[in-house]
Amino acid sequence: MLRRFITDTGYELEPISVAVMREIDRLAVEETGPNLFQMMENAGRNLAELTLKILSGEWPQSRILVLAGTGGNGGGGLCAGRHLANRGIPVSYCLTDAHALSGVTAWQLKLLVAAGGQEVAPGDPEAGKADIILDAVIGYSLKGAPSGRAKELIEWANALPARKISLDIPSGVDADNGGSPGAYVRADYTLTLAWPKTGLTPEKTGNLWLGDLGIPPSVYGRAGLANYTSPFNHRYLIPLTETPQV
Ligand SMILES: NC(=O)C1=CN([C@@H]2O[C@H](COP(=O)(O)OP(=O)(O)OC[C@H]3O[C@@H](n4cnc5c(N)ncnc54)[C@H](OP(=O)(O)O)[C@@H]3O)[C@@H](O)[C@H]2O)[C@@H](O)CC1
Ligand SMILES: [K+]
Repeated sequence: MLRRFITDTGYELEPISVAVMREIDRLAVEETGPNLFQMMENAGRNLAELTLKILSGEWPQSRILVLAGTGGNGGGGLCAGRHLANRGIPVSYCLTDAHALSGVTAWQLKLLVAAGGQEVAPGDPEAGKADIILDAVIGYSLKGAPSGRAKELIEWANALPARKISLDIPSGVDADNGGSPGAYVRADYTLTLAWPKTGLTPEKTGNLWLGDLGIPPSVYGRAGLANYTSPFNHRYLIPLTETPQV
């Protein structure tokens, strides 16, 4: 069944597989740029902007909890947390493994700490009062049913009343087929990056948004996404809905 997404300006997007998304990321990181630091910063900045949009006038009184894995997804969540902490919003964070962060993700953590981010343990009652949870535990590199600390954070998030915003894909959901081998985050919103993936199903993503990573159009074509033109126009964040099935 051919699934398509449409923007609020009528631009239709056919979702891509994780393999094509990885190739887009690889070509950008290894050849054209943006490099991984820049891509993660763009991802996190878009996530911070979407969070502020969702909180609207409540943002100055809001509390944020960032749940971060050790990979690229985690880095984007920590980056968003820093942008929010920079504005004086109390931001707490919980990591799946503080000792196994990738270099770029560790750099984003350093920035969040410099901006006043507070580390909390899973289940921390104060952190549990957050108004928004940024779900950056696992992105498109999910390998089987979430286990260990990742599973613990997913289940903690699902038990909390806060609205959940998932980065790229709700943690625990397979970005190719939309399945969930085990626990997964019940997202209220998902900010997917660069281009929608085939595993994004509305019942799991909640309100879906697309964020611009600043990747040159030629890269999409080289990775197999023919006739790419930017869907963003004058914006960096655009809402996506699934086109009705004909
Ligand atoms: N790469 C790029 O160019 C760009 C990437 N970007 C972003 O990064 C994402 C891809 O990043 P990625 O490939 O680093 O992996 P990612 O999705 O963060 O997952 C790894 C983490 O998940 C964990 N984990 C996995 N399965 C698990 C399980 N079953 N049970 C438990 N844990 C499990 C795994 O733990 P580990 O296996 O290491 O113990 C590790 O912590 C992508 O979705 C996008 O958001 C963008 O910013 C643009 C540029
Ligand atoms: K995620």
